[in-house]
Amino acid sequence: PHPRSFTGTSLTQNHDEYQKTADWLMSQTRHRPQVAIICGSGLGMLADTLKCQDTFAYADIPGFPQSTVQGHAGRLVFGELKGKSCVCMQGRFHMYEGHSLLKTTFPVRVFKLLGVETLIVTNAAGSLADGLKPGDIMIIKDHVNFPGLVGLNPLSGPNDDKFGPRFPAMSGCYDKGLRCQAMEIAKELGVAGLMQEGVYAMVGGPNFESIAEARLLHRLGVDAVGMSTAPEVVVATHCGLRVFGLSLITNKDTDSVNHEGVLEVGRLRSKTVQQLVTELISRMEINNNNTTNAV
Ligand SMILES: O=P(O)(O)O[C@@H]1C[C@H](O)[C@@H](CO)O1
Ligand SMILES: Nc1nc2[nH]cnc2c(=O)[nH]1
Repeated sequence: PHPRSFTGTSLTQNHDEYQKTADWLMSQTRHRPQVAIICGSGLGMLADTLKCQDTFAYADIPGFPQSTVQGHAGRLVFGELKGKSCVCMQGRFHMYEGHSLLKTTFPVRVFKLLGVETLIVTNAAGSLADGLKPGDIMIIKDHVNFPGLVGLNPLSGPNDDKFGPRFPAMSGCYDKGLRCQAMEIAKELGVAGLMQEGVYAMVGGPNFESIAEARLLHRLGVDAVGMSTAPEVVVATHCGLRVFGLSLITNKDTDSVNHEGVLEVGRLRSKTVQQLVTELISRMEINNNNTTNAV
């Protein structure tokens, strides 16, 4: 399809295509992940903490889209973190790259088929709130899915009942228990001063906001704005995954923002984000018994 036709095409994806990718991955790794992590811009180092890694380039995974954005390596990393089996996306897919929304969220349904129970999403975002400055970390308590509000939704098209209902609720889609646990961890790590909860809004990108757009979003109650995450969370919630989300604030409004600066703040805060996520995974309750299979 024409790369610009992503809004109107690919409204269906056969269930077998997700299953084929999941089956292929299960044939290539002995890990059976319980937790999946999607790394935002400049936050790919989260994968480095995984032990006993099995790594796959997206290009080698049947059915996987390709990453095209600098700072998104394009690798899927399986491994163990504090006794939990995890899979980490070093690089995500964005609507502005020309992927259909079904493609941007394809890995989430594959994770579900792998047995994942909890999805952790991270992103880089611009602050619109007075109290949030570059380097701060926002626990996402809710989102505004601007593309979704006008019908650009990965759940558009025939519903796949095997994954979830036609009309899923999105209230409470960012798990309250995990949000509280993360704040407790931040206190223990001595980084509570960097952290607060807020509302993330996804816009289409790839341009950053004009001054008037940033002002509008602020008035609408948005604390941080970015170009991803919401479709992944919609699809995850649809198929029953528990979700936790973090935004690393990389810039304030649109003040001289650029992608290099975004990646730079990611590097600066990588250690803190890594510690928070590692500790959260270490403490989280997991109901399923997915684990790494001894070979
Ligand atoms: O993947 P995320 O949402 O972290 O990426 C943000 C939004 C754009 O892709 C990019 C802009 O610098 O960072
Ligand atoms: N839309 C948007 N995405 C971002 N990603 C990092 N910073 C920003 C921002 O200011 N706006």
